[in-house]
Amino acid sequence: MAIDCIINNPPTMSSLKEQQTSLVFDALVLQHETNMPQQFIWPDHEKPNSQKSKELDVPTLDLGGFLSGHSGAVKEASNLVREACVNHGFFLVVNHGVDASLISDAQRYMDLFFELPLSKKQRAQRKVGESCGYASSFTGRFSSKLPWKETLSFHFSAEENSYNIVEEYFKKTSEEFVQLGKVYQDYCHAMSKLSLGIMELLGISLGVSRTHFKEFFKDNNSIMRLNYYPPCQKPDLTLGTGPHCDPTSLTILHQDKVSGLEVFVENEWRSITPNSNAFVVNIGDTFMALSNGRYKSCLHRAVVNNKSPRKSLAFFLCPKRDKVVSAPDELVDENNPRVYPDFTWSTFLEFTQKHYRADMNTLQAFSNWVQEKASRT
Ligand SMILES: C=C1C[C@]23C[C@H]1CC[C@H]2[C@]1(C)CCC[C@@](C)(C(=O)O)[C@H]1[C@@H]3C(=O)O
Ligand SMILES: O=C(O)CCC(=O)C(=O)O
Ligand SMILES: [Fe+2]
Repeated sequence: MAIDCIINNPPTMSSLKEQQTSLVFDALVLQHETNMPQQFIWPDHEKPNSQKSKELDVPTLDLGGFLSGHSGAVKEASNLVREACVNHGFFLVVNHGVDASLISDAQRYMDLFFELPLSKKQRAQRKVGESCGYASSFTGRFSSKLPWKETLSFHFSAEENSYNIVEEYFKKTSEEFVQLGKVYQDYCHAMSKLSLGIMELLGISLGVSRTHFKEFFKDNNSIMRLNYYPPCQKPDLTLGTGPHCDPTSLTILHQDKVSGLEVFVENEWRSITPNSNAFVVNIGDTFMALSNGRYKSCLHRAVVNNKSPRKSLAFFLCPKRDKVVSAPDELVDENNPRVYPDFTWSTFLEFTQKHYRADMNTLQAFSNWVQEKASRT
């Protein structure tokens, strides 16, 4: 897999500047374009195959059953997540307790924001090296393999939980969007609460205490990402989100009615069918490190289509910035030595934003980078 590693060939300011001026991804225009700009065309070995991917039968966790505390339900839930996380790191969560109208508002309000004129969206423009704000296909950040999507990302702090953090990204766009900030603040609060319930179960399934990971993430400083994939006239030439493993700890994703999420399992791309009553949950690199490599952070991507826009709400659970990520001692012994160096999420996040384009090798590349830096000091 080619690695857009800015370390080796750091872009000169003029090339970045040039990119920022020469190519702007205006979805309202490009979605009708049959002549695909070269930068959006992915290499043959990464292009989506034209025939529809086979569906993946994803284990489904009934979270309400687990939270009821009934011992049979707890054991069943623990076995289900352990098997899923050892295999491909993906499972569905139903009976999750998140208000259905909050989810539909969060989905619906994405249209309100992304259907704005580009000039308005760019008032919340994400700056190179930062992980929040509006981005249209990351022109100015990447020079090739541009994703066919627009994104709006913002930080959520479980400790502060004051919605003006989220609101600032919307208020920049327009005063009328203050209400959107409230909806996404409430949505992130619900995701944070759901994450902690899942962390209890992951702790049990790994044989550490029920509270270990829940405590570690209770003051999480997470990332909320709104993904908007416009229709594409040549969907087999590009990707909405390229093949990657999430560098974060846990991802809680809500697909709308349009399919597109695919996971690389047993050497083939398998699709996850949208289910509006379920969240798709996957282990990220940081939790793979916390599990000392027992649970897998797996390769996945998003494909686009030529008929309708696709939206996904992705909540990326992240520990507070400077907490040390280190597997608990219960998961380390002579047969299971520590697999990864200790690190902080803030260092790993900066690595993905400034030095390395997250892909299938992100955690290994980061570990090498950390060890190489340590050997120089
Ligand atoms: C920490 C993060 C970086 C990305 C957003 C979160 C978790 C997933 C990462 C990402 C989606 C992986 C694929 C490449 C990426 C550039 C993207 O397509 O958005 C990644 C995100 C990012 O760097 O903004
Ligand atoms: O949009 C999707 O279904 C997947 C997006 C994704 O993997 C991500 O944003 O990390
Ligand atoms: Fe992802």
